[in-house]
Amino acid sequence: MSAVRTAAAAAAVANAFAALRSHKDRVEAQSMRQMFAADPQRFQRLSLSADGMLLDYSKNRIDTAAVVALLDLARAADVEGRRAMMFAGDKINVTENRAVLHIALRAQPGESYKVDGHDVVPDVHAVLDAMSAFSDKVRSGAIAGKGGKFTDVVNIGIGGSDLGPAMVTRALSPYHDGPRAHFVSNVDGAHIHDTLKDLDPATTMFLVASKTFTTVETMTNAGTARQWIVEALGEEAVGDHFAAMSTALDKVNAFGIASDRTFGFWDWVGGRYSVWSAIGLPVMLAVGPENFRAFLAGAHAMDLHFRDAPLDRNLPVLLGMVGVWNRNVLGFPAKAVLPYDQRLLRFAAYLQQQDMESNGKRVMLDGSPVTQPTGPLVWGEPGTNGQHAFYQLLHQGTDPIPADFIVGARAHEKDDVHQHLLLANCLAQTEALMKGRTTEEARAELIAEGKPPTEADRLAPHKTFPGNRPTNTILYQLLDPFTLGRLIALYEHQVFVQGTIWGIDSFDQWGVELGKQLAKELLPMIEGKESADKRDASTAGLVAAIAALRA
Ligand SMILES: O=P(O)(O)OC[C@H]1O[C@](O)(CO)[C@@H](O)[C@@H]1O
Repeated sequence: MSAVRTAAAAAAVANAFAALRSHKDRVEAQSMRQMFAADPQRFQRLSLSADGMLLDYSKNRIDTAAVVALLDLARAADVEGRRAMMFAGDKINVTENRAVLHIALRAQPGESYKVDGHDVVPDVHAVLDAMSAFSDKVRSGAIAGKGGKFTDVVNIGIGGSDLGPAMVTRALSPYHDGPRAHFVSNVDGAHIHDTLKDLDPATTMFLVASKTFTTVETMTNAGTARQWIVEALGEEAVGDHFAAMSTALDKVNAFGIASDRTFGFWDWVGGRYSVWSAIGLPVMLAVGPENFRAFLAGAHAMDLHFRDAPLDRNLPVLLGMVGVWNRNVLGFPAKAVLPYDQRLLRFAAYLQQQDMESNGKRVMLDGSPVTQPTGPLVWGEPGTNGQHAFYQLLHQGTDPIPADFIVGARAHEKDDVHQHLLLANCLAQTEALMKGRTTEEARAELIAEGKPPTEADRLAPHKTFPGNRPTNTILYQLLDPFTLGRLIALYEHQVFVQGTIWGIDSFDQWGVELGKQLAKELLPMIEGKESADKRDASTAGLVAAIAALRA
């Protein structure tokens, strides 16, 4: 089967899109408020629970007939066939000629995933076992620094080599009983300097995380860290105080990190899909191998659900297709991700790379321009903080922004006061976004508060909420390692589903290259070693202004 769409397949997708669009006017003729009033079974019809994770998509401008048309589109775009290709290790990342097998990273012993005929699962488990042994020794102090047991671990990486482990480590803080974890990503020297300021080199371990081991931010920060160790403890301490995670083992070796401190992975793991690989080592050091394996098991459970559940009972498929409806039929260009969980503070940042680096594409697999708008702008912040910042725009701004609300029924903390309030706020927001408040209702409330009718008339438009604003709610019991694994894998697969509908390569990232190339050219100009005269007038003017300000 070819990864690239044939003319017949493209026509089938175009027809399915046309059929889908025919539902728009009917659906839009009613508000969600009216739809809920007309159908007491709406929640049952438009929500889905699988293994304790509930997706409520009933608060979308959608109905069952539109969902059927969405699933027809999923079939026309061959989501099932492409899913099978991914699971079979086919090279569906066509521009890099690579398989896409992050699912193999969470495979259980005895399962088999093949790349070019080679079963990669034993390789995955060999690295996982080596990571576990290393983590156990670091956590117990059997592997120690010059000053004894490691108290702090600093992960140096960027993009997928930072966002995943940083987000997961924070999300799993109730399970954190290992050394303190720090994450340095930005090439801005402030990041590493502020991080190292309070650390003791004698008890600090650095993990250099880079798939390619060439990324300039990471290599620069690793060099600074190396110098910090050498200055404090001498050159011979480097071996004890560094470990690395990479696919480029030769480059790690050249940096001076021994092979028994190097944890490898493979080119079929995309950077933004790598938290399950050796890149997850800082997570494992923090929460221990057992919890890390529970995290993998959660993702694996979602993989099996995605692979086996029929499309209409499939969480990633439904989440993805509702997103397609909002993006391509209703035309919303953005999507907010709003976890009602403070420990998911970095979840939106993580998803930004996950979704936007994957589906921020403008050509299809064969290089022709896309026929539909692709990935939305993804952004967000935990509730309830966001409520006191940008929700004003969500409720009364001119552009509706679909949002995913994510919440656990239970908290790790014993005190229910906070969790009850958190849950009430989460539900209140989705209800308010759906129902809104009419001008008549606003006016009646003002009168009931004792405002004179003229004052009520004046204020009512400001207190009117249009409502009819789409949200999904994702509900689970508790954010434990298993559930977090499921949640992340849910989003990975929804990105896959949408990328399949749009016919794009969700697994390359050429869009980040041009800036990298130009930065390399501009560096000698910033350093004053080359003239910037040949650049465009703005860039040349800025280089000159920087030089003047630095003089
Ligand atoms: O792990 P590496 O090779 O240092 O790359 C870091 C990040 O850079 C990118 O290639 C984008 O610049 C991401 O896809 C990747 O996660």
